[in-house]
Amino acid sequence: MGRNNKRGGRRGNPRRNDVYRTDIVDKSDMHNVRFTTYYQAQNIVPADEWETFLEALRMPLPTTFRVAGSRQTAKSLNATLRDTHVPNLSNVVFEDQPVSPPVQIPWYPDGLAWQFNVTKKVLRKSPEFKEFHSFLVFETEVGNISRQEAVSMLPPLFMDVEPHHKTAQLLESLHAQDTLTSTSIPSGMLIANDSDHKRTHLLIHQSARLPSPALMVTNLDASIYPGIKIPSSNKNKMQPLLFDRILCDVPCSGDGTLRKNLGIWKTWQPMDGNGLHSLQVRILQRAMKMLAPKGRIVYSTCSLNPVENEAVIACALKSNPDFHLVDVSAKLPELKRRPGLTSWRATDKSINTTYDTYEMFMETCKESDNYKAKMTPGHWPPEDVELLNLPRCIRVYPHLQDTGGFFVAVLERTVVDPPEVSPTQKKRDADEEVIEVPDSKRARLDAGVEDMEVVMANEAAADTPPETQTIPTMLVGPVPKTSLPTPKKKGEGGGSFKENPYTFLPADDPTIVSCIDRLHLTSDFPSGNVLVRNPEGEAARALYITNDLVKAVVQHNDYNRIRLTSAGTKVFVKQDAARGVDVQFRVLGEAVPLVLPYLDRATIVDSSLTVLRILVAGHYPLCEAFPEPFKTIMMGRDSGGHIVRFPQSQLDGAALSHDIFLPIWKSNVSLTLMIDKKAKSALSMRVFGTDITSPIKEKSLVSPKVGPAEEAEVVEEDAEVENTAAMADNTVMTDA
Ligand SMILES: C[S@@+](CC[C@H](N)C(=O)[O-])C[C@H]1O[C@@H](n2cnc3c(N)ncnc32)[C@H](O)[C@@H]1O
Repeated sequence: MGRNNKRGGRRGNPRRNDVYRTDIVDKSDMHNVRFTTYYQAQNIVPADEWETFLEALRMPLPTTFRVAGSRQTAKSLNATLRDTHVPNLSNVVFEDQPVSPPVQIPWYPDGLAWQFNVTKKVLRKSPEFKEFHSFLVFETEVGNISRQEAVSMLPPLFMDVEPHHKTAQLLESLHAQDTLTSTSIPSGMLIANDSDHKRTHLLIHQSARLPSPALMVTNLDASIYPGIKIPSSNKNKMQPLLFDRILCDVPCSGDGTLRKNLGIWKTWQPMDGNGLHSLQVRILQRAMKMLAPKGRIVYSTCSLNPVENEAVIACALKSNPDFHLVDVSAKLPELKRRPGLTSWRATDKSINTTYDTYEMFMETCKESDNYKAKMTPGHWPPEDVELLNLPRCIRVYPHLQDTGGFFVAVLERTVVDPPEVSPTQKKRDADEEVIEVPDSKRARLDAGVEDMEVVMANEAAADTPPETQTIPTMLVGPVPKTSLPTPKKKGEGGGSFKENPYTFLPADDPTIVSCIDRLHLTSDFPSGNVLVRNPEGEAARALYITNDLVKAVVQHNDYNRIRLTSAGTKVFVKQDAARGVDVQFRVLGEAVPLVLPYLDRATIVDSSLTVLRILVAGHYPLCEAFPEPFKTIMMGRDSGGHIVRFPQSQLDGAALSHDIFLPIWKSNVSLTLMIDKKAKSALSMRVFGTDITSPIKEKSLVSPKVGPAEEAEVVEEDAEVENTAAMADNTVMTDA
């Protein structure tokens, strides 16, 4: 985050930031006396390492990325990287200098994270790296690769959400899709929160690459995150939703990102962190209140400053003595790290680092010092600091493994044997826990929802009796004081909130029934979990799907109060078709894996690499142009949406490493591959080794007469969000 609370550092005027671009800034400008005086006094690294640490901070950061997406795609893409791209890049010599190929980041599970360190010139001019760069760009655009700072990949790994893998990383771990048989709708739920409205929309845009019925996005001040209620197993009663995992990736000063945010060299001063300490403590304390009994909190910053790190942990532990720091020294053994600090000294702009205590500091402060109010006793170590196990926190420094600076702490509630409680007290406690809902106000519940209990932590799953339903619930983001949010500034988790309502359609709504019929969905398709988002609550253009838990949250909480920006994922979109063809809904390209387990297998059309080549190369190839038997099968099919299977195969240098399923649209005489242009190009590069798609004016793609009119909407929406993304990318490399 940076001063503007974005990881990756300060935002500010882009032209001003240009002054600090690594390729223009001279190393001699990478100095800040306040920074060096402050951090040397904190002894964050041993004295004999100081220069090495400082020198590493002045080096450009390697490019790092993570192979993302569902497990099978990730595995096969990683194999392509390792077996094709790395060998191609292994003997590259540029301007008489050898250039190293990408290498796997040693501590990342399954070798799915990579780094390389080449200049922009090499990327642009070396033919091998140029090709590799195109591959990265395409795969990033479709979401199979996530460009992310290495240290930013750490927090989810300490969440212990299986199988492994910030928001996208966690979402991936909730899903176990890919095959026709596995469930595509996890029962758990992930809520991603950010007080910045634009950031929530960026997040929604990015998560469209891994569409999930289990994802909700809220736009709240995490330090006052409101209670969310869900139905309890006791009919007519509600219970507070508690989370099994909470990631507090809090706003921080971001000085761990100095290697890429060179402006910090010029502006750094201790009040950057001092001013955020109290908010960070409140966010962590609120998370502690919302954690399920066997839950786990991961607190992280990209700051080196103990005031934003150990001091926050110490304050939160002191106010919540039922929590402790977890010893995670055995986790990610290849990650080089240093223990959390047990002594530090807070100071102000004076950089006088001799204030041993808050009291000493206040004594020397002038009445007029307006920053005085920002300092609290909690900025300094508590007297009993030794009891808090702060060395269990993790500090990552740039010189250890060529990364940014980072801080992670893992917290859990200490499990104590419950004291004997009398039946009368038990009843009183239970009555205090649940919120009575009068029958008149209670929406109709699904049977499944009524039986639901939020019980688990993945790690604790082993202790969970097999018959107990385990529903992982996670809250990601900087998370709540005890009072409800008081509206604050517009766009900062307060003020006006204008989102369309969330209306669940009855399972027998004619549009849903028609989707089920036309798309040949099986009877177990969760048709009761389909919602629409427009003021009229009608099935107008897009249908979204949620899982039971997300549905329960949406139905039992005022979406305005929890500032709900997104729930579930778009699954069907209206397709205005050619003359003579009924208007109907089709499966959104990204949602195919989600729908796949509910498709009548017999209706999936089998095809081949030759068919794929024709579909990828042309816009509306005629049915006639396809080889048999595909041609005859498709000519016999109704106009509308169909799902085609392209089996694992090789042909004339083209290769599909595993079966893929894609949506096509049949008009009167032609077929169209219903994935967007970027996804088509990425697919083409992956399968045919080159982009064989034809250039097209977006306009013709969206003609209401000939085909995918819905794409018009999607293309426009995407263009808008992409502008936001591009804007944000100047300052943030996000993985959310
Ligand atoms: C380090 S960034 C989180 C990055 C995110 N986890 C990701 O991977 O992209 C911190 C975020 O906190 C948000 N933020 C700042 N103050 C907040 C608050 N009081 N409540 C919630 N979010 C806040 C900022 O908008 C920023 O996006």
